[in-house]
Amino acid sequence: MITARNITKRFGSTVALDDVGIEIREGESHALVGRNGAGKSTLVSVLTGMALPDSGEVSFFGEPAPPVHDRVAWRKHVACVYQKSTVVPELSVAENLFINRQDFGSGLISWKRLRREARELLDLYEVAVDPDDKVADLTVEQRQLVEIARALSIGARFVILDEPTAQLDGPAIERLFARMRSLQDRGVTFLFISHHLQEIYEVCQTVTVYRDARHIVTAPVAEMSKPDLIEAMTGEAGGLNVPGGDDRVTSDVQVLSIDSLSGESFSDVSFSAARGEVIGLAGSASSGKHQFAETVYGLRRASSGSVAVHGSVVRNGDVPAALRSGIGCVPRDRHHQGLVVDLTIAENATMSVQSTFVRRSALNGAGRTAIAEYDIKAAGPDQPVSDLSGGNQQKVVMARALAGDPSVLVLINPTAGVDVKSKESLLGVVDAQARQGKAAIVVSDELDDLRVCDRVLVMFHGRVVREFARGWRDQELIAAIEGMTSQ
Ligand SMILES: Nc1ncnc2c1ncn2[C@@H]1O[C@H](COP(=O)(O)OP(=O)(O)OP(=O)(O)O)[C@@H](O)[C@H]1O
Repeated sequence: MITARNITKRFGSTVALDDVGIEIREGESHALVGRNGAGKSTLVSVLTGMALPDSGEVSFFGEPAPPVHDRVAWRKHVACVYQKSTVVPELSVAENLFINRQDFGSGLISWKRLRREARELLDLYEVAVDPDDKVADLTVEQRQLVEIARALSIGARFVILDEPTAQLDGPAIERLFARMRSLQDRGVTFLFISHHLQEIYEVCQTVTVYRDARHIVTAPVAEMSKPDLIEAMTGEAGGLNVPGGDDRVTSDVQVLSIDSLSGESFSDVSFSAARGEVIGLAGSASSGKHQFAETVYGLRRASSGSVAVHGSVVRNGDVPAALRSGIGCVPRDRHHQGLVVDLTIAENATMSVQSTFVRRSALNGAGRTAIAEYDIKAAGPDQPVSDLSGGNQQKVVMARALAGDPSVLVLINPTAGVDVKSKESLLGVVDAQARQGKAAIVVSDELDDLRVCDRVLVMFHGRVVREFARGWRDQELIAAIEGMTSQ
């Protein structure tokens, strides 16, 4: 259905794709995997006509792809649901579905017809939202479905999903996969990008691996074991070694005390964390865990209760005060809260301590240290963060969280978008920080992230309902996250 051959794409001195290809057969779900910076998103830009390769060609059913400026023709062939949504939040579902094609021939918008056609489209693809709903009020899952329905209604039968599960909770991921399978039965073809390798085995038939801008292998998923896949991605045999931290010693000295904290979507949460202790916080999208964590680092105001670091109460709803008290954070949304993308790696990585630097050379020195310490794939410390791949941007956010040597870390989805190997090193950083005496809260449903924790608290409907000591079984934790109380 889609063939790309001999594609090379450079950005200045960076070679993002080096003579690569891909062939995707009609009706399959084809996975594209590779480490951060391997060139996946660049290939997506080429396959969607958003970027012109320096050399090579793309064809659809053997016909050369349309010229880059002919957006209408490209949209009929291919659509992409990006991690960062492309819907307009202030418009309704119906307006978004027919954006730029709301003229049904008369030169005027017929709102009645727009709504009716939107209703039909939503029914056809079984998307349970109202055409009049404002998109800003939809969940991430609903927004993705609106984007998929929009793509299919334009005529595209090839849909690229770029890390679609990164912001979804477990049940929503299962629903997305069920929908992918049923659309596949109706002739839709998918290119699926994910750093969660398990998902590839669940939903794809073929997998292509890129490494350092090169094509390494394409094979049926059934013939590619997980260790082989990781070896193809990393170029090294030996699998993964996520630190368990079970030999870490925690002291009796309390660093963080949370006392009956209540706020939007959560209530009466109390716990404390000692020096060297890592506490996991799990729960579904509606559990209130994100709102709770954002309240701890001052982004949201608590309605009652308190947060104290080393016995001093932190001013409520005040991020700079939280920073001064020694709380470092990795926020939930790296695009909007984590980075200033036009600033450099060095500027972003040191943002929380920038007043410490007088000389540019010292700032760039700190940037170089961050690049080495967090394994950031970049040309140098003065490269703007906007040039980095998604996973490498996430590593810059982690560097910033730790720059001021905080006593407490609040890390929300710290390994989101990070490749398997880099995940190992980021979790290694969390473990090492704890060994140096910091206390950390890791908010995540990723079991690998939670394995580094000394204990895991599970929230459900705004309250902590279970606590698991080290050694929990995956199934019991997942059951608790989903609200099943059976032991
Ligand atoms: N606009 C740009 N300017 C300069 N360099 C770029 C630009 N876009 C991408 N790159 C570089 O090209 C390389 C490939 O990046 P790409 O975003 O395709 O990686 P990726 O495989 O999608 O990674 P991730 O898993 O982290 O999303 C990286 O080294 C990146 O820094």
